[in-house]
Amino acid sequence: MTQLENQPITVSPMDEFNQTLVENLHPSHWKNPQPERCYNLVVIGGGTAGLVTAAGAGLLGGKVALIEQNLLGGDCTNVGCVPSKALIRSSRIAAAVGIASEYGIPVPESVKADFSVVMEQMRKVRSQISSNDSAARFQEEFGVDIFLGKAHFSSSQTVDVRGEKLRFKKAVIATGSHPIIPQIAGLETAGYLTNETVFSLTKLPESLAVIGGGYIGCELAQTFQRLGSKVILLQRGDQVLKRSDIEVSDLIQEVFAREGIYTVLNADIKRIESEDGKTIYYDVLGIEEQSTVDEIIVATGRQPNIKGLNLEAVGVKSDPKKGIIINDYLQTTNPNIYAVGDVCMESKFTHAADAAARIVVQNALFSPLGIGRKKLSSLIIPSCAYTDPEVAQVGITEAEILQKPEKVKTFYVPLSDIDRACIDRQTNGFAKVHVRHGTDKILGATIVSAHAGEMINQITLAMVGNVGLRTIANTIYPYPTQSEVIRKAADKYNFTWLKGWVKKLASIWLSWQR
Ligand SMILES: Cc1cc2nc3c(=O)[nH]c(=O)nc-3n(C[C@H](O)[C@H](O)[C@H](O)COP(=O)(O)OP(=O)(O)OC[C@H]3O[C@@H](n4cnc5c(N)ncnc54)[C@H](O)[C@@H]3O)c2cc1C
Ligand SMILES: NC(=O)c1ccc[n+]([C@@H]2O[C@H](COP(=O)([O-])OP(=O)(O)OC[C@H]3O[C@@H](n4cnc5c(N)ncnc54)[C@H](O)[C@@H]3O)[C@@H](O)[C@H]2O)c1
Repeated sequence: MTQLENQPITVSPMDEFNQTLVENLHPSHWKNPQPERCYNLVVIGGGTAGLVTAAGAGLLGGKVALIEQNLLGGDCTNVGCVPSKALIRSSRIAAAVGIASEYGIPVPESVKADFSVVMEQMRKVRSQISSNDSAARFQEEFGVDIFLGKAHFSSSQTVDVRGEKLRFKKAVIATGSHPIIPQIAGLETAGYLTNETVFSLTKLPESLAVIGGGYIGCELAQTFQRLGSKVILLQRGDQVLKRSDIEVSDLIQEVFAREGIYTVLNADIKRIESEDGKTIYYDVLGIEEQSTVDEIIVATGRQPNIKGLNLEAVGVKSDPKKGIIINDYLQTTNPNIYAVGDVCMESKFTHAADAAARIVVQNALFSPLGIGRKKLSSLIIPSCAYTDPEVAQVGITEAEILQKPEKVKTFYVPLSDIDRACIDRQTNGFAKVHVRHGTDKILGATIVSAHAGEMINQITLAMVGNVGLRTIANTIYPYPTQSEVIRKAADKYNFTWLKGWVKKLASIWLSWQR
């Protein structure tokens, strides 16, 4: 998110919900406090990473200052997870209504989403949630000094905000990321939306091009199609959700095609002309094609917010693409300055920022001489794309398995083997659980299912607690649940050793009984 210094913050449309949002997250009446003589921690950026760092350090009794230039809560609350998942919820209901007659509940075809109400409901939910991140709460509940304004380092012991110098023992950079805008001729003139503007729409675009088939692109493409737009998804590479294995990408693409989304892989966008609508000219493997739409969403990846922080002056090295360079303890090249969240981490997720922020509190404040420091690499970070079906993953990736296939054994169960998935008519998906060869140690999993984001937590918990697949096989799951797909994968593991010497011994024993 970007906002000019010294201008009142507004979030369009400025209805009662967005007014509450702004009053919680960047109150117009806010007076920055008188700075302490010296802070244990000065945190720059009040998104998830900064808020969790500041709250943790404040709760433990530290003198903490948190500086935010725009809305506290950062991308997640304002222009990321929260609004996107609120729209996804409405779009799933729209999709359910669309197939209701297959379940014996006929609904007139004229029933369609009311986009302005969908957006209003999203704004309402977002404003309610925003009280968790409010300036007042952080000041009162966690004892954090909240400074609103743009921060930069003025020396290796001080950060400047609105002319005030905040002196620190340790500082944390948690400034997040912003969308990359590709160099496409005519894009600026045509105009486009990003995650920073799309949630301010009040009118549904009749037709929409989404550029980029990653997390944001796939989630928004399906959402808008289900809410009534005609969507074309233009992805540069040869698969959507490119960090997933090809089987997953193909499955999602098939679902998109069934729902009417026109997905173009290997799209090389040449130029955009804006006369009657926005006409996108693109090549696919040498053949030129074109599509005219009302709106364009750009979702082509992220770039770190590092400009204007005066990093060079304090010895903090950064890379324009990767962001701030950190070691495994989240320390920058200046040992008194840490970084956390999207500005420095490959895993750009709210839960990753949250988990890493807890490490920063420990490492920056409670690890004298490095004793008791925690490592970023020790975290097991799951992920979930909230398409329908959802795509959740944890641990070892398919690409890593391909590098050493002999070391990994995979147990695969399609959802069509699971009674509850059949009953729900949600059989499009599967669970794949990977273990270390010859053992039941879980190395990772991929789950594609309507509820994959909820289901993957069982695997993550097992990995964190070092619980093997054999224990999962011994766990009773209520019947019928879709989570049984995980137990079935564990049963498959059990069959591998049951088939061997156990079966031989059992048959000898049983032959004696006859
Ligand atoms: C559309 C979308 C959907 C998403 N959905 C999910 C999801 O479902 N699940 C999930 O886990 N993740 C999701 N993410 C990712 C998630 O939002 C980010 O990983 C997370 O917000 C990162 O938190 P952060 O604190 O590192 O950065 P941010 O949230 O970007 O916060 C950084 C803050 O720093 C402030 N700042 C920057 N520079 C300065 C400065 N100089 N002075 C003062 N303040 C400054 C910014 O204004 C901002 O508020 C989504 C992202 C997007 C865009
Ligand atoms: N459910 C979630 O957890 C969730 C949801 C949304 C976003 N996020 C986070 O936000 C990050 C950013 O999301 P994102 O979707 O912008 O990035 P992304 O890296 O996931 O995907 C960007 C895609 O755009 C494509 N691309 C790049 N340039 C292009 C061009 N010129 N034409 C066509 N395609 C092009 C890339 O090949 C890539 O597949 C994600 O990596 C994720 O960490 C998470």
